[in-house]
Amino acid sequence: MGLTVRDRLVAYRNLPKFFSLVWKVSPGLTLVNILIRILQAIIPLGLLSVGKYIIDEAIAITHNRALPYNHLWKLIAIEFILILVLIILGKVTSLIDELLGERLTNDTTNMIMQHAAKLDLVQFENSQFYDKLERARQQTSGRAILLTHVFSQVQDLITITSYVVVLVAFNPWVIIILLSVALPSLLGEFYYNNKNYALLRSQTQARRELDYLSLVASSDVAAKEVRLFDLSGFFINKFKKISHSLYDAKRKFGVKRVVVSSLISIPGVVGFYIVFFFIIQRVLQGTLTIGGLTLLLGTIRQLGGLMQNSARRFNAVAQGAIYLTDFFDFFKIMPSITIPNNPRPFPDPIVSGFTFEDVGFKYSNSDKWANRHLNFTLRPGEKLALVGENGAGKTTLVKLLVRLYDPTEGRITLDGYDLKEYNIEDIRKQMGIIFQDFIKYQMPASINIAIGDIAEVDEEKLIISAAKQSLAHPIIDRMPGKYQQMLGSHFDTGVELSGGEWQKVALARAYMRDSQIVILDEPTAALDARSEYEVFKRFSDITDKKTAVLISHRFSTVRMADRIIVLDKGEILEIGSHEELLQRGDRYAELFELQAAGYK
Ligand SMILES: Nc1ncnc2c1ncn2[C@@H]1O[C@H](COP(=O)(O)OP(=O)(O)OP(=O)(O)O)[C@@H](O)[C@H]1O
Repeated sequence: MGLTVRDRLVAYRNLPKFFSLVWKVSPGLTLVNILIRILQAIIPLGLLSVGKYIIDEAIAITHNRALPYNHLWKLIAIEFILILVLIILGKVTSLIDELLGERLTNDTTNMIMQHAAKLDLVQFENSQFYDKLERARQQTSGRAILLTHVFSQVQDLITITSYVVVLVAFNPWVIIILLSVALPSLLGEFYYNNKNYALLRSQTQARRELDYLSLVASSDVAAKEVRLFDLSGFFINKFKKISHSLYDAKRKFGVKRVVVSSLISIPGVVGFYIVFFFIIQRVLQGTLTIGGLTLLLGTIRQLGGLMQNSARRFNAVAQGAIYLTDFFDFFKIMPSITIPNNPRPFPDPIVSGFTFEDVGFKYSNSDKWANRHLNFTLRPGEKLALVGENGAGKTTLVKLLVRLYDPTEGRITLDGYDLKEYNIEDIRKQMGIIFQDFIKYQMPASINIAIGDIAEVDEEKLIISAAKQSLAHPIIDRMPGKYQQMLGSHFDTGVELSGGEWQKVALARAYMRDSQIVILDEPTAALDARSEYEVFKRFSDITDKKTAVLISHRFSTVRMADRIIVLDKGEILEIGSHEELLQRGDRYAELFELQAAGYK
């Protein structure tokens, strides 16, 4: 799909906003850039004019040897200075463009990070939102290039105007003829740039596939499987097939473009010679000097080049500006989970607990209820375990509890008041939570633990104590860099941990803050049986007074909980203590027996 004229104009409407963004990034650099560009825009006409006088003066001297040379030397000196200034200004503008571009990139990336942090998980699960975020993020370098394009375009338009003024002053017909003969070539430029853009856009998906193939074939992510399953030939062939078809499309388009644009440039050349003939006649009649001739010819030649460049850039600016729509739209997205104006103070201690009142939840991208008809109370100090098959809704329930989502129906109360009446930051401060898909930060061990309460990142004692509680301490203590040891394999000095070792490190995060509630969503799946037993033994000792929610598939762990909720297809099937549920002889008992039988 190409850009219509309308699309282009709409994209151009983003430019004032873009410009005010650039201005905010650095008023000083922007102003200097504009001033220098204006100078650079008018110097070329100055140079052509000085050239005219130099030639006229030199010819006058050849006709009359008695004339002094002073004037000629002065003109040559002026030209020398102008050229030097132009060269220096060109270098200064590249530097300013680069500096401003880098600051723009940094500031906009910062803005995106800050805004993204304010938004809810709900938004991240919406594919349109995600695409917008991705494009806004990926276009950072594009915005720096756009900056240079816009400034250069304005500069060239000023130069073009100065040339047009000179030609109109000589004879308005010159400009009328030149513009009409140049039109096919300019329109051709527009047309083919547009087509080129459409071609590139239509290849985006395929190019992404190429990136993906080269990633899986040559990165560490899939190295193990690629070798064991001997996949490299398969990936390389797939890569070749796609890349060849992209190359073919590009070659066909490129050849056609060269042929057609060569043909349509003929009228421009013819027009130039018509004008040339007209100007020469004036010289022969003696109404135009040789200097005047070179000024006019120089102006016309440069004008042609400038107009071609501007036409090309017009499209490039439109293409860059169209991505700004994604960028600005991204900042219009507002979080749906909001903080009330006068939030209730978080109870300390919690008195009656969290109550789910017929709570149901559907993910925005799904018609299925992930949780439905949840009715129960999580009492203060209680250890509650959630069990159920994959996809039963355990993690979703926990996400509702910490207000990563709001219920689609029903409500959750804390000490009798809707969770929405509390400050979301207070709620999260009171929760030590580790999810099954915790992040392995490619950072030092101490930071990996301090993630649980990043304000305490410099509190080494606290970090070590958290590590001791989660059994991570012996692992970290063995490493050469101890708590400053870089973890993961992305950086040179990094040490990779086993799955279970990572879990112990991540688990320490839950112990970093003195929260009233601790939530462990299958944080022990990669631990060996002894470690899991020890982790939970310690966990229940340490969290004696704390409220805890635990998700696990291991019944040896689950049975330690005060109460167990068995979830099935998002709904509560059973609720009770281990003994009660065993006595009922229903699903829990069945699953427990099944697992116990496996160990017999
Ligand atoms: N981000 C999401 N978008 C859409 N649907 C989701 C999303 N996350 C989970 N679901 C769906 O919601 C249902 C409940 O998922 P949930 O992750 O709560 O299950 P779970 O009991 O924790 O499973 P597991 O034991 O596999 O971790 C599943 O059917 C799942 O497909």
